[in-house]
Amino acid sequence: MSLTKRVATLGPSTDRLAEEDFYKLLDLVDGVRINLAHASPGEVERRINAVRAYERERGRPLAVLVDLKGPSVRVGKTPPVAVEVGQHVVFKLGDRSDGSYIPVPTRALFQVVERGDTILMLDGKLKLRVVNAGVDFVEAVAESSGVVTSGKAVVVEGKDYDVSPPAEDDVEILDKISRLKDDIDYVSVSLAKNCKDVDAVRTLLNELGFESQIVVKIETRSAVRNLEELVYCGDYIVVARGDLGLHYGLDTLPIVQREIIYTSLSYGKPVAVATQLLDSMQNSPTPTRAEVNDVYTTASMGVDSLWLTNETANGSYPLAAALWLSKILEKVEYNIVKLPSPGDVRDRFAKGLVEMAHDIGAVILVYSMSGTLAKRIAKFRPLNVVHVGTPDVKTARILSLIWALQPAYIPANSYEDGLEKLIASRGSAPFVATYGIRGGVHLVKVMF
Ligand SMILES: Nc1ncnc2c1ncn2[C@@H]1O[C@H](COP(=O)(O)OP(=O)(O)O)[C@@H](O)[C@H]1O
Ligand SMILES: C=C(OP(=O)(O)O)C(=O)O
Ligand SMILES: [K+]
Ligand SMILES: [Mg+2]
Repeated sequence: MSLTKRVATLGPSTDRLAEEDFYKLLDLVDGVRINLAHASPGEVERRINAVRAYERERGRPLAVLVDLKGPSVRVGKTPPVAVEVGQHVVFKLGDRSDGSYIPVPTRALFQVVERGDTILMLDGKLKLRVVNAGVDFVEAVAESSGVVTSGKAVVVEGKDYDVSPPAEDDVEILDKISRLKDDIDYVSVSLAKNCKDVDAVRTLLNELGFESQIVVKIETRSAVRNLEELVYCGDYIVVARGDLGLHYGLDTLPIVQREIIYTSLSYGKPVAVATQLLDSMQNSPTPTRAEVNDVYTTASMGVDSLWLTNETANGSYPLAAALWLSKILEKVEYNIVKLPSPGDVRDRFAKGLVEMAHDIGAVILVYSMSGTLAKRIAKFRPLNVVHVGTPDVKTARILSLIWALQPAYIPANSYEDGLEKLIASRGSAPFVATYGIRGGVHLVKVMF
């Protein structure tokens, strides 16, 4: 059982799996991601229902994370536009085109782009140099090739658009899926620059009645500049390597990735790494040596979770990708170089518990109503599985994406009762068991 948690982005490829294979894929993850940039409300509902049906059958909580499109600039409606090296390409302000030019419905692109800029698309595979730019058009020359389809993101290298989340599309789709809010455990904010952006999304979610955790994707230069602030205001941090790799040169990406991981670990904030983990598996049943090593090395730093994106959303081998991620994680030797310093007495209790369990080679059992104590324990990076009993299934789902925590839904009418049930269900010695502080007393049961 890996301490590092696994997330698969759902999409057309997972939709095509027979139920048996879809369940095999879900057996290999701790949560699923639905990218609202590529899903209709109907698809969101169907995918969530399928995951909840799996949960009922397997009796195993899974986190559901929806990923906001964000204020990205995207191609409007167009037939696929095949772009060859050296080709002159025209972008025009507009909702749709016949394929003779690339339509972009939002002014934000034309406001920032200048002659000499580089436009990046398809996660950087398509690169175009701007030779002329106007208020509602851009002329560029392709320096690489690719096929541009509707909805693909358009990025100007090194520049952030002057727009902030929540985008109009975000408000619209969140409103349309708000009846599913109780089944949405995490909402990830794309292209946030600062905590003002995050708070704006939080306010919108509150207005719509969502109680979801907020995931902050670090994917722009502004976000990296405001990293500490964002680590503070987000419930979970993600190194979003897709867009990050467009806003920073790829040679800078490993440095930025480590800065985000170390800052999150130091503040005890859950952190994930997403995108291109096993990217070649979009078209291959096995990963490259470099990808296996990237997954191993990144996991060894102690991130809470790793996210498969295109590999499972629209790759040809979604199940194989999930299998390989698990196979690699099973073997990881952790080398965690950053840990938070304990804050208040509850932190010191949690830290002490982790150290004692480690010293006596015991498993930790925690009964945690809200999951707060369980998260406190996880941030000190126990190197053994932590079994968490909780009477709230939503807490169980949220904890599924946190380091080392194995949540179980255990209804109980008191902390004492809950802890006894957890011990009865898991109690192979040695273990340290606690429900934290009650009436001023921190109770720990140690069983050899
Ligand atoms: N058809 C799809 N269904 C679900 N998710 C998708 C689909 N296509 C791409 N994605 C997801 O969206 C992300 C990249 O797409 P996006 O952010 O829209 O940028 P772009 O598609 O322009 O590269 C990846 O995380 C990928 O997993
Ligand atoms: C996860 C990311 O965001 P998206 O794939 O939605 O662009 C990313 O950019 O890596
Ligand atoms: K997105
Ligand atoms: Mg992104």
